[in-house]
Amino acid sequence: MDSYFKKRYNSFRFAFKGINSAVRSEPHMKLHVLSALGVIIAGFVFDVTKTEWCLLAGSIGLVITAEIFNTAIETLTNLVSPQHNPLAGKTKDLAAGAVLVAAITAAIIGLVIFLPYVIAYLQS
Ligand SMILES: Nc1ncnc2c1ncn2[C@@H]1O[C@H](COP(=O)(O)OP(=O)(O)OP(=O)(O)O)[C@@H](O)[C@H]1O
Repeated sequence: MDSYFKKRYNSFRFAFKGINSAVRSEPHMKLHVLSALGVIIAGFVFDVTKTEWCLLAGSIGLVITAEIFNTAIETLTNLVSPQHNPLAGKTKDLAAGAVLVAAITAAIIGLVIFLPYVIAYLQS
């Protein structure tokens, strides 16, 4: 039983190590984390509803998850194909495309949620 909890503890430790490594090494990841902080602050400032918090949390999670997968795919591609290879390029472009789709989705959700609050604030 002891070793069961130790294994679970280590799994969490390795997962946090992965998140930490992505935040430290990826400039885009830093940008995503900063944007997420901005969104959280804006959420408190405009006192958004519970449903809106859920949508914002989902959007933040989606983008950060996509960026971590992108980093993992880039790292593996560099390991498997350090030399130029069209398939390696295509793999990286697909992973980057997934991040872009996630980021555009999050931006649309952010606009739909915050725009009415900003307009109401400017009109008040
Ligand atoms: N081994 C390779 N073979 C062919 N094309 C590659 C290879 N490595 C990278 N490329 C091409 O160059 C682009 C940029 O590669 P890079 O390794 O800088 O990835 P990146 O997605 O820009 O990384 P980062 O997000 O860290 O800036 C890729 O999207 C891909 O089109």
